Amino acid sequence: MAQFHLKFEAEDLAPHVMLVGNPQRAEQVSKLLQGARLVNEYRYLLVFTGMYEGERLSVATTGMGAPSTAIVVEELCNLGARVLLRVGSAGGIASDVDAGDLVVATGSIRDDGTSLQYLPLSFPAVPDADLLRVTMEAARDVVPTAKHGVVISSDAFYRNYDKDKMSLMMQSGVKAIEMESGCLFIVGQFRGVRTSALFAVDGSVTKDAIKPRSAEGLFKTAEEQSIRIGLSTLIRASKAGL
Ligand SMILES: O=P(O)(O)O[C@H]1O[C@H](CO)[C@@H](O)[C@H]1O
Ligand SMILES: O=c1cc[nH]c(=O)[nH]1
Repeated sequence: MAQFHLKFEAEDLAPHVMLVGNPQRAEQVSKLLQGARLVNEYRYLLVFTGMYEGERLSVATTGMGAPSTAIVVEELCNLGARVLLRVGSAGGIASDVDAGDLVVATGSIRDDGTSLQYLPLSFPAVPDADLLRVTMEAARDVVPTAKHGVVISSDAFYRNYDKDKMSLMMQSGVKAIEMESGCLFIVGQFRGVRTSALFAVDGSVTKDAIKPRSAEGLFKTAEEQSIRIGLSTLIRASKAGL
């Protein structure tokens, strides 16, 4: 049944869905799908469904931040989604992560408000173990140097951690910061669907300004790679019966 924000029917959605924050990224992905059909435009939460390497896939826009992501994830679950893979952008934190890198999340620090309304903070925000393995394999096939680790998922794009807290994060190997994976993992756990997330890095928040202009070219290349990895992950997951 059509939902409040995703105004299409269950038959218009594939069970394997790529999630992107930016609607322009959804359009970019749709160009790689055969016979892509735009099934939602409402609120610019673009959703496309089409074929890729013989499998039916969808790509859906979450918008920015946890509240919007939770709405989209809930409604996708109501419409029959089983596997949700976020392909997003993130800022680097660890000294070995910089613009142009790819990072796969092995867990997320829950610095959002929305996920607390689902499960207590003591509940870990982690991807599905099987889907994480497939995501890592697909990532390494495209970019052998792809990194993995814990990321921060924060509500406040313009509020950086103070120096001491950021040093602690760096010392502890935290890789990157973004805004949706923690909520995705928690809502996915709550709804009983498989989730995972990977990111193209658009700068280093511990070294440079956020999203430096000079890094746009490196980011674009990484974003294209992340999309290819995302599609390959969903295909592999579908073929493996996930
Ligand atoms: O590029 P997307 O997927 O939107 O992800 C990142 O970019 C946005 C901030 O610019 C936030 O949504 C953040 O998580
Ligand atoms: O949340 C985000 C996303 C991309 N880059 C950042 O620096 N932060």
